[in-house]
Amino acid sequence: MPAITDSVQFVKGIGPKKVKLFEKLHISTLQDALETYPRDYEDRTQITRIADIADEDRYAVRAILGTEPKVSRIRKGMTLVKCTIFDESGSLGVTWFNQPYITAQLRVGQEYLFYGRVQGFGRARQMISPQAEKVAENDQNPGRIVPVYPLTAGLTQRDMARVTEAALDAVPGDWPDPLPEVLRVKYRLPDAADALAAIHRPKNREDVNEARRRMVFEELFLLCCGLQQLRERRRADSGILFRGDRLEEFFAALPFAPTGAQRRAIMEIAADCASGRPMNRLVQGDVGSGKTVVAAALCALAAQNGWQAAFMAPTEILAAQHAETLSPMLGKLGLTCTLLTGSMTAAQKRAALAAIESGAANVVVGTHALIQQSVVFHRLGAVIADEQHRFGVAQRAALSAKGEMPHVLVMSATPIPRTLALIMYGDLDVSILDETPPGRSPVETYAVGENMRRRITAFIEKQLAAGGQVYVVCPLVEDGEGDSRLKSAEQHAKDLQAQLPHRRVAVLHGRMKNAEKDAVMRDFAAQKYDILVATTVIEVGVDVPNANLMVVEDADRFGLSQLHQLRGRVGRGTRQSYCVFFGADKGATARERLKILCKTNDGFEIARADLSQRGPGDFFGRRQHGLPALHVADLSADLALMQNAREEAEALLAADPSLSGWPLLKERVHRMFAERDDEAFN
Ligand SMILES: Nc1ncnc2c1ncn2[C@@H]1O[C@H](COP(=O)(O)OP(=O)(O)OP(=O)(O)O)[C@@H](O)[C@H]1O
Repeated sequence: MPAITDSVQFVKGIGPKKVKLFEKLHISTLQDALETYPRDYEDRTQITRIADIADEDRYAVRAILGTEPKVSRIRKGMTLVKCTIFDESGSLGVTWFNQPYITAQLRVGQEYLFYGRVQGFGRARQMISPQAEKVAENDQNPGRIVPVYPLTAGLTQRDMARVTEAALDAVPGDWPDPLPEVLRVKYRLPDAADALAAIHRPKNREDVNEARRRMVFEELFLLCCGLQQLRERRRADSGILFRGDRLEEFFAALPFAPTGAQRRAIMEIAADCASGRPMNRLVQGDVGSGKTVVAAALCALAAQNGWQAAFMAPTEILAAQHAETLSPMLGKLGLTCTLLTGSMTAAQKRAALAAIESGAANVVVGTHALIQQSVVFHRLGAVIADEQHRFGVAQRAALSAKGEMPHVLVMSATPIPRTLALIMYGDLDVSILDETPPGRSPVETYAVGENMRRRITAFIEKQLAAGGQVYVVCPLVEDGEGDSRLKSAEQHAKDLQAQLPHRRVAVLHGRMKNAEKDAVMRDFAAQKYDILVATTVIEVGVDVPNANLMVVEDADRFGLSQLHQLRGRVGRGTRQSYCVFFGADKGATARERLKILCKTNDGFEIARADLSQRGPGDFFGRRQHGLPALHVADLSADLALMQNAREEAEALLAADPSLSGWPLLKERVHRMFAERDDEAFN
C-alpha cells in the first residue's frame, strides 16, 4: 500500500513519461494529486432511455453493444470507429473519431454506460466519441458523478482518476484537519478526509457541494487568519503621533461644510493617527462622495504636526487636479502643496525635488513618479494612495518606505460590499463614505439605440445652450484600430463638430502627450470647450462640476462599474445632470445590463451586479489586490461564508494570537501566505 507522500510513479500504469507530465501540473506525490481539485464534474447519474433522447446534448445511456465496432480510415491519418448500441427502448449509432484502440476495449453483447454528446436527428442521430464503462450485471445504479480534472497534453482523465484513486486509498485514518472541530460542528462541515473523498469520488451532487463548502470555508478561514495576524503585527509597531487639535482650522478652510460621512471618516483618521500605532486605512466612497477632502484632511493633519504628506494619484490629470484642489485649502492654513509628475520639465522637477528634500514642501502630490529613487523626503509622515484600482500593494509599500512607518490612507472609488472590502484590503481598516454632498440630484440615465441618434444630438445642443458642458466617451482612440464597428474618439469629434459647427469640441485620449492632456482638461474645466470627446482616460476622478451630460458610445463594451464611474463625471454640481448610454440596441443582454444603471445610482449595488457577472478577477485586475491566490473560494459568490470565516478567525486569534494551540492551522496559514509573490506582505 503506497503512502500519501509517495511519488505518483508507484501508481500502476504511470510510467516515467507520464510522471514528467504530472510534474507539469505540479503533481509529484499522491498528496499533490489529492490537492488538485477537479475543475468540473460530469453528471452521469441521470440515465436516459435511447427512445427518450430529445435534443442535441450530453447523455448517459445504459445500453448493450449490438454490432462489432468497425474501423474505417477516411482521410490521411483520420480513423472512424462505428457501431450500434441498444437498450429496451431503441437503438443508437455511435462514432468515435481517431480512437481505433477503443475496439479492443469493447465486446458485443456487453452492457456499458455510454456518456457523450448526441448529435443529429432521426436516422442520422448518433453519439459522438462517448466514454464507455462496463456495467456489472446486477448494478442498479451504474451512473455516477465523474470529476473532470485539469489536464496537460498527453495525460487523460483516466490517468488522473488512477492517481487520485491511489491517493484516496493512501489517506490514513488519522488524516489531520486544520479546521477546529468546533467550527466544523457549528457550520456542519465535513472533515478534511471526507471532504477530499467527496471531491474526488462523489456519490452525488450534494456530496460535492458540501465538500466544496468546506474547502471554501477552510480557504477563507486561513486567509482571514493570516490577514488578521498581519493587521495585528502592524498594530505592534509604534506610529507617529499626530495631534488633531487644529482640525477645526482645516474644516474652516473648506469652501463648503463637510458631509457627515466625510467628518466621520476624518475623525477616524485623526483617531488612528493619535493612537500611537501606524494607520492603515481604506476610504471607500461612491463616485462624487468627496474623497479628496478626506485625503486633504490627512495632509493638513500631517503638515500641522510638522510632517510631510505624499499623495499618489493614478494619472497625471488627476495629480494635477488634486494639487489644484488642495493648494487653496492648504494655503489658507499657511501650508504648501507641491506637484511632481513625470512630464514636468527638468527644471521644474529639480525645484520640486529640492522642496521635498528640504521640507519646504509640506504636501506633495504626484503620480508614481513619487516612488522614484531621486525623491527624498525630509520627514514623510503620511502616505495617501488614490488607488482607483490601479495601484498595487507594492507601490504603496515603496512610497511608505520613504519614511519610517508613515500613516497610510488608501482611497478607492470602486465601491464593493463591506465584507468583501474587509477581505480584499484585508490588512486595512475601512471607512465608508455613504453620503453625497447636499444639493445633488441623481443623474437621470437613459439607455438608447441608434434610432435615438438625432434626438440625442439635439439634447446635447439643448444642454449646451443652457450653459452646461458635455462629455462624450468612445471606446477607441482613432478609426482603424480594433473593431471597426466601434466609435473612435477622433472621428466622432469630427462628426460632432460638423453637426454642431458653432460649438467648441475637444478630444482627449491616452495617446496624447501628458502636457497636451493637461491643457485640454484645464481648458475644458475653464469652459473654453463645450464638448469633450474622450476615451476612458476621463473615467477616474475627473472633476468638472459644470459638466452635466455624459454620453457613452458603445456602452455595451464597458463593465458596469466602469460605466458608473463614467457617469460619475457628471452630477457633481447643482445642475440637473444626464447620462446617455448608446448600445441598448445591441441585444437583450446589453439592454438588461444598461437597465441596471438606469434603475440605480448606488455604486455599491452596481458593484454587486458587476461582481456577480464578471467575477472578482476581472473586476479588480489580476492579483493587484495582493492577496494570496485562492484556489476554491470565489470572492464574489461566497460572501456569506466569507463573513462567517472572518468572524471566526477574529475570535480564534483574539484568544490565541499566535495560533500556538493550533499548529497545523498555523502551518497552513504560513504556507498560504508564503506562496504569495508580493513582497509587501512578506
Ligand atoms: N461636503 C461637500 N459639500 C459640497 N461639495 C463637496 C463636498 N465635498 C466635496 N464636494 C465637491 O464634490 C465634488 C466631488 O468631490 P471629489 O472629487 O473629492 O469626489 P470623489 O469622491 O473623489 O469622486 P470620484 O471618485 O468620482 O472622483 C468636488 O467638486 C468637490 O469640490
